[in-house]
Amino acid sequence: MINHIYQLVSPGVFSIEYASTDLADKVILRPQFMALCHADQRYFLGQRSQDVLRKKLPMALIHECCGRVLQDPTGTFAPGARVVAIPNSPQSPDPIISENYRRDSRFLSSGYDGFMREYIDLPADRLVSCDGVPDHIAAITEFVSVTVQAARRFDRLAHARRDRVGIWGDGSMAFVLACTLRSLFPQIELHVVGKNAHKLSMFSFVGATHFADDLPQGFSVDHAFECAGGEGSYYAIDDIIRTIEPQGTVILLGVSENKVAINTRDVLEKGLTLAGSSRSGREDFVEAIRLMGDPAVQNRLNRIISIDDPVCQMGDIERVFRTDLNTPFKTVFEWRM
Ligand SMILES: NC(=O)C1=CN([C@@H]2O[C@H](COP(=O)(O)OP(=O)(O)OC[C@H]3O[C@@H](n4cnc5c(N)ncnc54)[C@H](OP(=O)(O)O)[C@@H]3O)[C@@H](O)[C@H]2O)C=CC1
Ligand SMILES: O=C(CO)[C@H](O)[C@H](O)COP(=O)(O)O
Ligand SMILES: [Zn+2]
Repeated sequence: MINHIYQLVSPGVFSIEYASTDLADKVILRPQFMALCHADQRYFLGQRSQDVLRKKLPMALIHECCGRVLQDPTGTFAPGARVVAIPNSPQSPDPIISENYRRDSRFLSSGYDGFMREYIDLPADRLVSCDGVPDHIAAITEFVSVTVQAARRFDRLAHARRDRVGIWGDGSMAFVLACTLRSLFPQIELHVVGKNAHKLSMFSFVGATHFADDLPQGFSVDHAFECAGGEGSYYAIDDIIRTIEPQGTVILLGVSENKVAINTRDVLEKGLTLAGSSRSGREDFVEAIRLMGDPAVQNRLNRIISIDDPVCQMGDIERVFRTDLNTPFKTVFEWRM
């Protein structure tokens, strides 16, 4: 079968690659709704290093998507089944290391073609049913699964005093993480620390919100999550180290192109645990879909989703990327290519 793959060839420039897709033992999926991630924008805008761009492009972007099954030779899914696609693809089993941290795992849209294609071919275990979750919300399942993975890391690493937990950042990641923590740990008092009044006003379901440059006197948290990313990571991590209680755990989620200086003296003195959390695996997707089945969670996620016009022709691809630059949270669009 000849497939159309819509690749970024250089920053801002897309072109079609015609590739033969093997129908043998893979599920064939028609992508329907997609969502943009900052990682896609960094390629589109040429914000990765020249070396990385040279190695990874041309490449189809997008790793957040849902669609319908066209055919499944394994019999796992019926034709027409609604599913979300897992971009992480482990190449070998490992009883210790999670699939999203394995050296040999491939991530579709970082070195391998992402989901901007006419058809997606994946092994059946890389798809999860999204029945019960509307399409435009199912489109961001990968993003939700990243926060489930972070919550899992937190639960494994953080000591049992979990009265107050801080989330640094007021963007999509912070918002979705707050939703996930609210569902999984309803007893925890969540404190969101951000920079933008409008964005912070969206977090109506957390314990309290604060401006990063105006934290209350004596403010402290037992544990913290960093969801600022970019240049904001440095300031967020520094604030966290200053305000967290001794032996707290810090889960780092923000991606930064540059190395970030860390006040290790205070990390040592307080006995802090710093843990990275990146991407997600099948079990995170399954849990994400379970959480997203809750109407209260759907209502919250709806608040941060902007639906752009469908993508029907090449020029529309660039349009959604440009629209997303002016969208405060998540941009979702229907894929009709
Ligand atoms: N670990 C993983 O697997 C994944 C990581 N990410 C990464 O997570 C990060 C956040 O993503 P997303 O929410 O979509 O990005 P956004 O840029 O939308 O959100 C970040 C927000 O944090 C605010 N901010 C900046 N500095 C600080 C600070 N010092 N304290 C508090 N808030 C601050 C920003 O404000 P302002 O814009 O005004 O500066 C912005 O509103 C990105 O780096 C992204 O690449 C995304 C997906 C998966
Ligand atoms: O968005 C992500 C996962 O949802 C990660 O940030 C993404 O995997 C980073 O990958 P890269 O920077 O190599 O493209
Ligand atoms: Zn992403």
